[in-house]
This record gives sequence, C-alpha cells and structure tokens, in this order.
Amino acid sequence: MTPMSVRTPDTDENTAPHRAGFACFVGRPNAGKSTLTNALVGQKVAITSNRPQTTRHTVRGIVHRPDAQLILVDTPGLHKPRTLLGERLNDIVRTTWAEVDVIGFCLPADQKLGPGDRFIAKELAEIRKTPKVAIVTKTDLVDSKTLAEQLIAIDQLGRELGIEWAEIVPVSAVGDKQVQLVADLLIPLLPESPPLYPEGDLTDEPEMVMVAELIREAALEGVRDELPHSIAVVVEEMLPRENRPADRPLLDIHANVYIERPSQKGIIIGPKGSRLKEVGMKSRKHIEALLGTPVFLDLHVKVAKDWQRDPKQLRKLGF
Ligand SMILES: Nc1nc2c(ncn2[C@@H]2O[C@H](COP(=O)(O)OP(=O)(O)OP(=O)(O)O)[C@@H](O)[C@H]2O)c(=O)[nH]1
Repeated sequence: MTPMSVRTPDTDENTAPHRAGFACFVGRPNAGKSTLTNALVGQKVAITSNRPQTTRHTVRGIVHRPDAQLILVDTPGLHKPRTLLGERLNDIVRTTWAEVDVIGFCLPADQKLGPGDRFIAKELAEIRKTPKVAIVTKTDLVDSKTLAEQLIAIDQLGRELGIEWAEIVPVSAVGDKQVQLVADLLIPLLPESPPLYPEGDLTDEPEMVMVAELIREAALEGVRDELPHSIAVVVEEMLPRENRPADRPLLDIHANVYIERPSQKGIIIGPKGSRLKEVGMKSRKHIEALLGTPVFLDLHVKVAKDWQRDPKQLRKLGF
C-alpha cells in the first residue's frame, strides 16, 4: 500500500496573518440584521422581532475562527427621525459606521429597493474609508430571477452613488444558505490583529442589558402597532438569593417595564395581570438559558411620561 502523505501543505491557511476587527450590519428596519448576526454567531445574542426598530443597543456577537475574530456590532435601523429618540439612534448608527472596519449593508431580497434603502445608501456613500459589503438577505423568499434582478439593482445603486461594493453577497439566515460565506467575505476586510476577545466570548454586552432586551422582546410580542416604541425595560438589580443550597442557586432579577402613558398600562398588564405574567414566564425562560441559572423575575410596569421625547428620561433609560 502506498503510504499517504501526512505533511500539511504550505497553503495560505498556514501563512495567512490573523485578522480581527469590527463589522456592523446596517439596513432599514426589518432587513434581517439581527437574524444574520445570530446565525453567524450561532447563539441568540441580538434581539429579533417582526416589528421594526427593535434593536436599540449595540450588541456585539463574536465569530471565532482559528485565523480570525469577527466582532459584529448590531446597530438600530437608520430611519427618518421623528422624535429625539430617533435622532439619538441615528447618531449612534453614524458613529458606529465611522468606527468599524467593514459595513455590511443588508437589503432584503423580497423587497424592491426603495426610498428607505436609498436614504441609507446616500449616508453610506459619505463614509468613504470603511469598506462596504452589500448583503442581500432573506433569499429563501424569492426565486432566482428576482434575486438576480436585486443583485443588478444593488450594483447600479452603488454606481449611481459612488459606492464601490467590496462584495455583493446573497444570504438566507433562516434557510441557512451562505451564512458562513458572509463571514468568509468580511474577514479579509479586517485588519491584521491578534484576537481582541478571549476565545469563547460571544458578546460583551453587559448581562443586565441583554436581560432587559429579552424582557422587552417578550413584552413586544403580540401588542398593537403603536406600542412597541413606547416600551423600554431597565433591569434595576440582579442578585443571587441568599441562603440557598449551593446546588440550587436562584438569581433574583428586578426589572421595570416603562411605558409612556397610563392608558398603555392595561395593554401591557392584561386582564387580571395575565399578559404581564406571560411576559414574565416567557422572558424568564430565555434569561435562564442565557445565564445558565434559575431565575426569579420580578417585573413592574411604570409610566415614564413621554420618555421618547425627554432627554432626562432617555439618559435614565440608557440612551
Ligand atoms: N424568510 C426569512 N426571514 C428572515 C430572514 N432573516 C430575517 N428574517 C425575518 O425578518 C424579520 C426581521 O428580522 P430582524 O433580524 O429582526 O431584522 P433587523 O434588521 O435586525 O430589524 P431591526 O432590529 O428592526 O432593525 C424577522 O421576522 C425575521 O424572522 C431570512 O433569511 N429569511
């Protein structure tokens, strides 16, 4: 029998320098940014919902590879600001764009390019230095002809606005198509650098903020159209319950759900508190999975009058 060679060939893989850096996904609300972040990181870190503008905090998910570390910064969707909160969110987005190493512009395959996409693309064109990758999301929702047309439209949009796409890549995060390819294309655009985070870290978002987001996600489910933007959640305290046996720990979490007007209280709490109870049960399950410990969750609903328009309230709520 001929012996098989076991020598590792001297490929690029062995000689390629380690890369590490930051990428952010931008795109209009509901473009699929959070879902793609989760698919890339392989664990639920960003918050998804079928309601627009649910991602308020910059959540980082980290893709670890032997040769690279891709740190994903998930920003809120850029949109026409109507309130002070809207303006703050847009500022956060622009600052993030200028700081990251690469921007992934997410455009859903199932919707023709519209004024919302153009608005963002124009802003993107202003950020000259950062390389931009166009990512066509939700490809599972369209046939190949529609996808091809979308790819051409994006290419044309780039030409028109003077954006040179580093890549244009179609992906389906839900259908698990080409998710790894997105990482493969983003990584070469990162600077040479040793790893920036310890291996195994998935996010550096403070736990309390992630817990608050999980509660907010549960509170958003099934509420009527105008309410989502009126909800903010602040975790006041997270403390291990005292005098518990070592093998049966319990974490006490106290959180406030803020709404804008007293009239919204009923919607959140539900008949005889049934809705709030459900929100508590649902989010507790996710929190326990996230933190790996049993949790006692204490939720209170509070009115912070017109918090979206009040700078003092916004600061208190973490914006
Ligand atoms: N069919 C399909 N649906 C997707 C895909 N990716 C995202 N979605 C859905 O699109 C909706 C919006 O996705 P998100 O990931 O929350 O979008 P986002 O861009 O983060 O939204 P904001 O946080 O509002 O900016 C959700 O209902 C997702 O389930 C995909 O690849 N295929």
